[in-house]
Amino acid sequence: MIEVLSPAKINLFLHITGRRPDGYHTLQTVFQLLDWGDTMRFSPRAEPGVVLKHPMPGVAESNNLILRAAALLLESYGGSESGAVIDIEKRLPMGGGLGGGSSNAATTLIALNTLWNLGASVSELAEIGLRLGADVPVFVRGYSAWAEGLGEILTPLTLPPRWFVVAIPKAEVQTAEIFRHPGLTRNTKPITMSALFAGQVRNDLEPVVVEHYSAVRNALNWLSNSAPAMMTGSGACVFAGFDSEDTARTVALDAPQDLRTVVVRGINESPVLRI
Ligand SMILES: C[C@](O)(CO)[C@H](O)COP(=O)(O)OP(=O)(O)OC[C@H]1O[C@@H](n2ccc(N)nc2=O)[C@H](O)[C@@H]1O
Ligand SMILES: Nc1ncnc2c1ncn2[C@@H]1O[C@H](COP(=O)(O)OP(=O)(O)OP(=O)(O)O)[C@@H](O)[C@H]1O
Repeated sequence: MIEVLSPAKINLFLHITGRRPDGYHTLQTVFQLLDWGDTMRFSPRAEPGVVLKHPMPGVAESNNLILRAAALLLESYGGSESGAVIDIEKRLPMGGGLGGGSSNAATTLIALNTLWNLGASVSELAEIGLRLGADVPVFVRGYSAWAEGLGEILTPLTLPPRWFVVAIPKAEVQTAEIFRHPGLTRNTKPITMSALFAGQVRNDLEPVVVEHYSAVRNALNWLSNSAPAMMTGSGACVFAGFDSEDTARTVALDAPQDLRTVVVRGINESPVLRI
């Protein structure tokens, strides 16, 4: 049995630099992995086929990125006799911009590759991952990273130790809806990695989400009182970074009653690298 934490990410900034003819957007971002995620367990199964031990509320099996990842892996590398049972303790909110579904897909690709001894390389798994979603490759490679393209051109980064307050507004934002919004900024001038820490950065998706989701707006207003706060991915979660755990916890304690928060640590390497 393989048991591993399928981690969350936050986007420390996110610039949209263009739109491709196929409608997808090119971006620049920094993915910061977190020591917070879903626990996943992979066990061999005597019969062929991959099954989830428990249904996942709100996600149809045909849509579930875990099963879709397993099916793509089998299609490309597997034998018809491969079988597995997958169990997941879901902690990451859906539609939160934390990449939970993408992380689960990546963890599945890596764990089943090992469980079934398929011998696919990390690059091959990242390529399969990109077919499932733009956020999957970073979780397959398993390093906090500077990213370009759709998020699949990755340069690992060693980020300074930091604690984050992540606030989870009661809203589920559809990524596609935000990317298709006419008011979205799509022409941010590309920056260089060396200019990153000196320059002004932001999340280009944030203004569109803030305009339509008051829960996200309120969360940002609250957290901005304590530290520079930003939305992650296409929302709904927002975060702020702190040098000390104590400061982060003090800020989180002050959250409005209807706003859930977690205090989590940034990590440079994903637990999936230890599979
Ligand atoms: C916002 C981010 O989370 C930042 O890390 C990602 O760019 C989104 O990654 P994701 O959730 O894996 O998104 P996907 O499942 O690949 O895409 C969902 C939808 O968002 C739009 N989309 C997504 C990524 C991208 N670079 N350009 C887009 O226009 C497309 O309409 C796509 O159909
Ligand atoms: N295993 C899964 N876990 C979570 N969501 C899943 C899963 N499989 C499919 N989904 C679908 O994917 C959608 C997005 O979920 P996810 O948790 O990845 O959101 P997100 O954090 O906004 O992602 P991103 O940061 O990549 O935009 C969900 O609304 C759900 O319908």
